[in-house]
Amino acid sequence: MEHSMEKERERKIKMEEPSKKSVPILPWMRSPIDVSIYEDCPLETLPCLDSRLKAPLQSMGISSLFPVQVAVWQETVGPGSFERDVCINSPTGSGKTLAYALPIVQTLSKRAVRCLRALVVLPTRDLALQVKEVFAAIAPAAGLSVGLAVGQSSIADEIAELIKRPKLEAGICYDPEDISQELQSAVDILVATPGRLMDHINSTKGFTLEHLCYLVVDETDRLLREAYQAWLPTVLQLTRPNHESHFPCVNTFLPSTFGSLKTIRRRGVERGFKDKPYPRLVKMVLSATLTQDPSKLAQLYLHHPLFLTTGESRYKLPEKLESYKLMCESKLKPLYLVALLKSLGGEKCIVFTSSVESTHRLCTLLNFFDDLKIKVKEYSGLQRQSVRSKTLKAFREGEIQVLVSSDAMTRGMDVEGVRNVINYDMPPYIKTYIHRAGRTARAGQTGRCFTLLRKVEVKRFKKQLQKAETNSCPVHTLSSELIESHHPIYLSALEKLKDTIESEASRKRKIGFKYSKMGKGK
Ligand SMILES: Nc1ncnc2c1ncn2[C@@H]1O[C@H](COP(=O)(O)OP(=O)(O)OP(=O)(O)O)[C@@H](O)[C@H]1O
Repeated sequence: MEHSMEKERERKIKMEEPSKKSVPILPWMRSPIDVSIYEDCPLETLPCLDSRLKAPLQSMGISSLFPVQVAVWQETVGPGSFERDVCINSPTGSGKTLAYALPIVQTLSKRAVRCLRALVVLPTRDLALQVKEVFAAIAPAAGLSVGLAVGQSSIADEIAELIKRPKLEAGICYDPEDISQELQSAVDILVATPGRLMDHINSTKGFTLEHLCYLVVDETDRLLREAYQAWLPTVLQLTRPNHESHFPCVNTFLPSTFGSLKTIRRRGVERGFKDKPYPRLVKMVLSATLTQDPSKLAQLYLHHPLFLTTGESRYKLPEKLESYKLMCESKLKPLYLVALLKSLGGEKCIVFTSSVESTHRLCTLLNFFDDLKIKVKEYSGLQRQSVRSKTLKAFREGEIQVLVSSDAMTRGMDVEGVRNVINYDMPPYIKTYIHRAGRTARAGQTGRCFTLLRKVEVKRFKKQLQKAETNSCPVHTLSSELIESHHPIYLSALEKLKDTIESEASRKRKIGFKYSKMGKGK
């Protein structure tokens, strides 16, 4: 039974994942710029770099730019002059965030008046917070202000951060009904998640994308997979010249006092812009596993896109990543995991499971192993944002050594010092493997990824890794004494887990019952 299910799954995956040899359908994807021909470039020799940006970069520990950053710099600030939209497919941890953040900050540093000119969209709050930190580290040195729209604070607080009300001058009387006329953006750059972005587009007075020059779609394949209230067509519509907006309320609030500040998009005759709006909205799209699906990429309306990728293979793992497999019986998986964690001696580690439920169960179980002496916490989409943020902070600071996580939350997560990633459940796709494993071996560091495998999964896992041109995945063995030594605790931990899960379920039932009674009483 299990075997036939595996076969069915394998068949499905084959259908969903094109082989690594597949040639991209889109012509512009067939002649990419290979980022690996570039070398690190010290800040001192980086052409055109605004001298004000050197100090903040150095205090971030950056003394030279990584290859992908040099390549993007060439195509944006350098001779490429942002003439083409840029699509970047570069491994996890290769520095994609700074690859777009630095050119945007550098270019906007010459702006005369403040208005919202760059929008960066990310799929999750945690990622948006992380990216905002990068902008916030460099932008103020160039006199630029960065905002965040993720729904972390109340919408009123967010509006107060994003929209500035000019001080009333003595003797001038404003019509309070017409206050929208006086609203201005308080930020030059906005980092947002799609949902909150749409809230501001639809209802925040004074929020306008009229002056937008740069749109970054980070983790593109993830963002294009879900419509998120049609955020992309909406943004593109609102940044088109003389758009006839779907959103009358947005038109109503376009601040007429901006007059001279307006980014007037007109039909261009400049090179490459014939009959296209100019200045056009420059788009930068990025991922470690960029989609090659023409219908998905078509949604972005890219302008003469330039494809930057690393090497020939579509999927690439970080150079200093070591992959290992650990053979184990299904029933004893937790025991193998405990032995592995113990052998890693408290090094920072992320354990991936296949779902939020198994994340919760596994984390609860691990915490019953008193002799593990490692702080283990759960990190999943089931938790409240505040809980997740607290956990992430403690993990960053080293108070927690092991995070047990589901996939949804981990794309792009950048935590220093993660030495190991463990796939407790085998990743279903090579893309998943890449994003999970990519939490380690970042920024040229070394790292290890262990995958716990049942016999029946071995063949499929091998095929999966071949898609990333990786044949090297030796078996990692653990001493049987080490595994056996945890067996008695394992049995009692399983009992405790059963009790905990039952009492959690009955608590949930009671709460549900209480609410249904309250509903009836209304
Ligand atoms: N030029 C640089 N010098 C030193 N460290 C850098 C440099 N650029 C980026 N880093 C560091 O490398 C790490 C990875 O960067 P970043 O998060 O941008 O990677 P990424 O390519 O976006 O990865 P992912 O695909 O997983 O999102 C970060 O900790 C960042 O601070």
